[in-house]
Formats: sequence, C-alpha cells, structure tokens
Amino acid sequence: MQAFFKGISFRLAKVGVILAFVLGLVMSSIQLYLDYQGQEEALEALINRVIEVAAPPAARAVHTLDDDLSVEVVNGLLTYDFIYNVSITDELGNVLARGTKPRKQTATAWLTRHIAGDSRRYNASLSIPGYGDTTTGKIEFDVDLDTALAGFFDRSVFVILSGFFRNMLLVLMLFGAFYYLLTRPLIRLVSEIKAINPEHPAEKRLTSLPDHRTDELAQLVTSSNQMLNAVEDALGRRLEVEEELRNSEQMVSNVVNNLPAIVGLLNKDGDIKFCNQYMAEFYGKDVGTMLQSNMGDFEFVYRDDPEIIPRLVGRTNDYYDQAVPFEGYFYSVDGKRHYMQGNVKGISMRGEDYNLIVANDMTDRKSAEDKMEYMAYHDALTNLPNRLYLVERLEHELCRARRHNYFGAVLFIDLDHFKNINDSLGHPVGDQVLKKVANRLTDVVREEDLVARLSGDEFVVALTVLDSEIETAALKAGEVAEKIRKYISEPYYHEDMKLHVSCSIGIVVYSDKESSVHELLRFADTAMYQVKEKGRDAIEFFNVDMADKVSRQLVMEGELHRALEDNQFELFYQSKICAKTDKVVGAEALLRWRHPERGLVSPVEFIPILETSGLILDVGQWVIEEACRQLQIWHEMGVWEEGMKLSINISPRQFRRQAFVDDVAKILHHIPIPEKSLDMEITEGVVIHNVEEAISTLTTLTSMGISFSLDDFGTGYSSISYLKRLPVSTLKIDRSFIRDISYDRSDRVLVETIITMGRLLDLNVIAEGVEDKEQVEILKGFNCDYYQGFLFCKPLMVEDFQQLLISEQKSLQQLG
Ligand SMILES: Nc1nc2c(ncn2[C@@H]2O[C@H](COP(=O)(O)O[C@H]3[C@@H](O)[C@H](n4cnc5c(=O)[nH]c(N)nc54)O[C@@H]3COP(=O)(O)O)[C@@H](O)[C@H]2O)c(=O)[nH]1
Repeated sequence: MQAFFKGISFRLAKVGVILAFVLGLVMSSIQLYLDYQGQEEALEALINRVIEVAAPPAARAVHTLDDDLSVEVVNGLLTYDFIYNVSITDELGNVLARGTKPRKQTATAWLTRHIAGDSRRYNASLSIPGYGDTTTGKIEFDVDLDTALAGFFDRSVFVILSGFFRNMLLVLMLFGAFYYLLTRPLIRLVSEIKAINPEHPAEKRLTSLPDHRTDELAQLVTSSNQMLNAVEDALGRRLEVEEELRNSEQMVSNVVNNLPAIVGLLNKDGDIKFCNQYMAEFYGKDVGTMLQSNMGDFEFVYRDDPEIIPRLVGRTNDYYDQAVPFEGYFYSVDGKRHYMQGNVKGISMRGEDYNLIVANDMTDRKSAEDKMEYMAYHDALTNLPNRLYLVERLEHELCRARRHNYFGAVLFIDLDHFKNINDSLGHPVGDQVLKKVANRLTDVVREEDLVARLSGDEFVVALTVLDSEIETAALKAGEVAEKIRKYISEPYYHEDMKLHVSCSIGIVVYSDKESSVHELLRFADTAMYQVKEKGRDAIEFFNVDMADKVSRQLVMEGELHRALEDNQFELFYQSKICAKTDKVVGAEALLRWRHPERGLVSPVEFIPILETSGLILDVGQWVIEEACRQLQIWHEMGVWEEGMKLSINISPRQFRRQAFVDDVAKILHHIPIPEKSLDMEITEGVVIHNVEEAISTLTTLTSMGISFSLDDFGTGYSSISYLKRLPVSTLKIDRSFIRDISYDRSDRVLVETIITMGRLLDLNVIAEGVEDKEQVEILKGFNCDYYQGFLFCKPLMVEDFQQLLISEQKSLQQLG
C-alpha cells in the first residue's frame, strides 16, 4: 500500500487531480461569470419588458385616478415571482396602489447577497401619450434577486458538478493508463534491476516489454542492457586489471621481501610505515611489530653512530631530488656487526613526506676491500708495510719533520748473502728467516718508527723524530742501526740448525735538504751498497761522495730519457763461434749509448740506471725491434745464413712485464725474420723469481720460434731441478769462470761440469769472455759447443759486423 502511494501513477494522479481541480475551478469560474453576465442582461431585459407592459395601464390609472386599475396593475406585477413589492404613486407622491408578497426563502440567498445584493429597486415615470413630457406619477417595484438568479444557480451547480466528475473521470482514466503503460513496466524493470547480480551484471539482462517495443521504456531496456553489457565488460576488464594488479603487487612484495637488502619507509618522525622481511629479521622483529615501531626504538642497531637516524630522517627536504648515500657499521639483533651501504630518499605520498631507506650488507665486500687495501700496503710474507706504505708514510713524516724542525733517519737494510740460505736450504727456510728478521726489526724500534719490507731481503726502518740537532739525530740513528745490525746477526734456529745472517745498513738523516722520499731511499740504498762494497756486515752513513754518485746517476737518468728520443742508442754485434769449426754461427746484439759529449758509454754504467728508472722497458723494446730489423736486412742481403742465431739480452724487469709476450709478438708480426733466428739471453734471476710464470712465458715465446739462453750461468742458483723444466736451449758460462780457466783448476772443473751437465740435459753450451787460444783449446777439450770473446772479435758496429759477415761468407764460398 505504501508502495502504491509512492508510485508514479498515484503521484501523477494526484497531480492530475490538483490540476483538474484548479483547471475546472478556473474554467467553471469563467463560465459562471459569463453565465451571470447573461443572467443579469436577461433580467434587465425582462424588467424593461415588464415596465413596458405595466407602465401604460398604470399611467391611465393615475391619470384617471382609477384605483382598481392601479390595484390590477400592482397585482399583475406581483405575479412575477421575482417581484415582491410594487407601488404606484401620483405626481404628488400619493400612493394609489401598493402590493407586496412574501419572499422565498432559499439556500442560495446568502450567495446572491454576496454576488448581486439582496434586492434591486426599479421605477418608471408614468406619462400619458399626447400630454407632452408631463409625468403623472410613477411606478416602483423591488426585485428579489435571489429568485431572479435562481436559474443561474441551478446551472452553476450543474456546471461545477459535471466539471468535477468529468475531471475525476479523466484523472482515473489517466491513472489507469499511467499504471498500465508506465508504472507496471517500471515496477517490473525495478524488480529485474534489483535482481541483477552485481558481480555479473550481464548474466540476467532486462526482459523486453512487448507493449513498449519502440517507446522510451523499450529504449530504456535496450540501453540498460547495453549498459549492463558494458558494465559486465568493464567489470571483467577491471577484474583482469585487479588480478594483474594483485599479481604484480604480490610480485613486488615477493621481490621486496626476498631482497637481500633492507627496504624501509619512515615518516618524518621515524615511525616505520613499511619494512621488508630482511629488515624485520635484521631488527629481530616480525613485520607487523616493526610497523608499530619507531626507528629510534632500536638503539642497539646504531650503537656505533647513535645520531644516524635523526640525521637521515630529519633531512627530508634536502633529499627530495636525489638520494643521500650513507654507510657505516650497524648491529643486527644477533649482535653481529654489519657494514651497511645505502641511500635515503625523500618521497611524497598522499600529501605526506616519507623517507625511503634501502641498504645493502656490504660486510664481506668491505672486509675484502679492507683486506685488499691491507695487502696493497703490506708484504704478504712478513705482514710488514710494503714500499707503497713506506713511501706514503715517509712523505708524511718528511713534512712533519720540516714543519717542526727536527730530524729523523731512514735505514736501508739488506741481508748479506741471503740467497745462500735460499739456495742451500730452500725458499721455505729463507721465508722463515725473513719473518724472524722482520720480528726482530719490529722489536728493536720504537712504536712510532716504521719497519717496512721493500723486496726480497731488503728492509727499511724509518726512525721518526730523532732530535732537533742533526748531529744528535745522526748519533741516535747510528746507535739504533748498530743495535739492529747486532740483533739481526744473532743466530737463527731452524730445526737443529743454527743459521747466521748479517746485514748491511745504509743510513740517511732527513730533513735538512729538500730531498724527496725517493731520493732519501736512494741515498740510504747507496750508503748500503757502500757497506756491501767494503765487505758487508756494517753500517754506513750516506755522505757527500755518495751524494755525488747519486746526483751523477740522476743526471744520467735525465740524459737517458732524452737518449731514446734522440736516437742515441745503437746496437753492436759480437760473433758467436762454433768450437768445432771455428765458424761464425751467430752474434750477440749489445746495447751502446753514443753520448753527444762523452762518446760511447758502457752498458755497465747505464743499464742499472735504465733498470731502476724503468726506462729499460722502452729501451729493451727498442733493442728487440732494432735487432729484428737488422736481422731482416742481413737475411735479405743473404749474409745471414740459415741456422745462425742473433741473441739479444732481456732484462728481468722487461721479461716479467705482463705485456712482454704481446709486445714481442707484435714486433715479429711487423718485422718478418728468418725462422728460428732469434735467441733471447735471460739470467737465472729472471726465472727464479717466479718459476711457473717464467716457464709459461718461455713456452709461449718458444712456440713463436724464439730460443733462450741462460746468461751468466754458474753465478746464480744453477739448480738442476728447475733447469730440467725450463724450455731453454743454451747455457752461457759466465766469463768470470773462463777468465782464469787456464790456471785455476776449480774454474776448469766447474766449466767442465757445466758443459757435461748441459750435454746430459740436451742443452748447448757457450762460453763467453774467451780472450786467448789456450782458453779455446781447453773448452774444445771439454767438448764445449760454442764460444764468444775478444779472441775472435770485440763487439762491432753494425757496418763492421756486416763486413765480417760478408768476408766470412766469402771465405766459406772459397772453401766450398
Ligand atoms: N738488458 C740488456 N743488457 C744488455 C744489453 N746490452 C748489453 N747488456 C748487458 O750489459 C752488460 C755489459 O755489456 P757489454 O759492455 O756490452 O759487455 C759485453 C761484452 O762486451 C763483454 N765481453 C764479450 N767478450 C768479452 C771478453 O772476451 N772479455 C771481456 N772482458 N768482456 C767480454 O761481455 C758482455 C756480454 O755479456 P753477456 O750479456 O753476459 O753475454 C752485460 O751484462 C750485458 O748483458 C741489452 O741490450 N739489454
């Protein structure tokens, strides 16, 4: 019922009723008004006719004073039901006749009074025709308007009632029509719409309305169904998007939670708004608890830097544009110390400012880096600081000494004949001794002093802050050096063996002059060499003579730099002779420096400087190139016979260079030389430094057709064990053994042993420094393969040696 009264039909009917009523009222009022006007006009016309009829007899009655006629006229007028009072008077106002009758009592009297009044009086002057305008009297009568308008009221009632019923009927019909045409289908649509499944709106579509196939409701149904389809599609797409979003959210959450890094989101107060699993585990809480916490609740984490959180969180505005990196040590809940590296970035979300923190545990990398840094600055065997550390520290100490006007000293310590221990007892024992030496050095100096190992058996002690007087400082340095020397000389014990190691110490006091660290080390080194030259096991201060020597070396170093640029280097060639045939079987290329003022400078003088300055790398490369170029020329000239070899000297530093093999390969690629015509002379020291690496380099170069000779053989380690493994083809007996071979029996035995050993190892043997025939005969007697020396020829300039080759070839041709 409630629904009925709220329904559209009822509301339309209600509006219809009101409209019909108002409209009916207005129309009826207009109609009644017009009707009333007509009624008034009709009444006036009737009154005029009544007067027209009654006036003549009334005038005759007055004129004739005929009372009966007057009465008759009066009564005649009273017959009209709406006239209730009539009087006829003469010209003097005397009443001739008067008549009244009672008025009808009707229900409409009150309404008539309101509309037209209660009654209306009419009069007419009475005159006799033929008497001019002279009036004889007058007739008056009163009209009861209620009676006069009774017809009007009757019609009005009819009009109003019929209008009302007509309207009511119309409204009822409209209501019915609305209900059947609109409300009922709408109710059905509403119930169908209510039955729509919001999850699948297109599942139950609205049924079409047979009576409304083309009207608005049908369009509404069609449009609604289209809308349901569209909603269903949109819903489907939304579900797909939601599914994708859920998946991607799940993926992001999985990724973030499985990230081996801390990911956290804090608000400006440090409250944790997001944290991943890793962060929760690091802080020892579950994620839920973390989200109820503030970063400040975990002081144990930041105990190394308690201010870090306020520092990072409080700076939001500073780092909206870019992330602010941070790093440091943090403690996880299990008490472990982690080196974390991360970034904080300010971000804005939904009008709030946050700090996004991402941090990685770099503990392993940091410790590896620390270790690498330690290794870069320390010697692996003794754990002492290495050259790099020493140089940096000394630079610092030098500045300090100059600033505060005091003196310190650098002690360059080299163990005497240390290689004997390595050679005789092996490197592991040598290493043990070096470690003990390192410990003794560390024990003997003050904590503020520095002990470093430079290389092999070379150590440096830096004595910082000795005295403000140079003499006192030198005295103290001497005392410490002496103490070190004695302490180092005390015996070392290895298993049952008692080992003795002495040392040579060179001392330089700093910092009266503007010497650099490298110069100081060189000075101390020079002083140490002075000790060696004088017989070892002593200390020596760097002095003026030594300074001169050093400065000469420095000058030479500068000149050597220019020498390469100015093409001052050239190669001399010295023949190598076959001991059986006395014929030239090859040559050794020997470097010469043609100094613009000093003329030819011996390599003995400048090669060590090339070595220490590193220039040997460039110069050595030039030697290989130059030798190959010359070899190519001689080969093209036809003076370089097949099987002949040209030897070049390779310095240890050159050989050990990483790019050595590649550099040689490049040269051979550019300068084609006869096959197997190049020989490289290396010393045993080159090999012993790192046997495996040396074997690898030798093997690679051998595969390129290069052969190798072990130079200065006999002066070094000469261990058969590694000799067997080395891909060398020739042993070159040092000239120091050849020099006295004629009269020194032990040299003879040694040379014979080397030759025999060479034969057993399937190696060629060449003797160098052969200066007389006796030496050649002895060597021939030992079945030595080749010899080289001043006896045959000295090292010759290229043109001279070329001439030698040509004449050698000619004599061979003559013989042939
Ligand atoms: N890394 C390089 N080192 C080189 C190069 N060129 C030479 N050197 C080395 O310099 C050292 C001195 O060489 P040098 O003064 O040329 O002396 C050589 C010969 O002249 C000398 N020799 C030859 N025969 C005799 C002799 O009968 N008596 C005598 N007193 N000396 C003689 O021997 C030197 C050759 O020695 P070695 O190389 O061991 O065969 C020297 O160590 C050279 O190696 C270079 O380009 N790079």
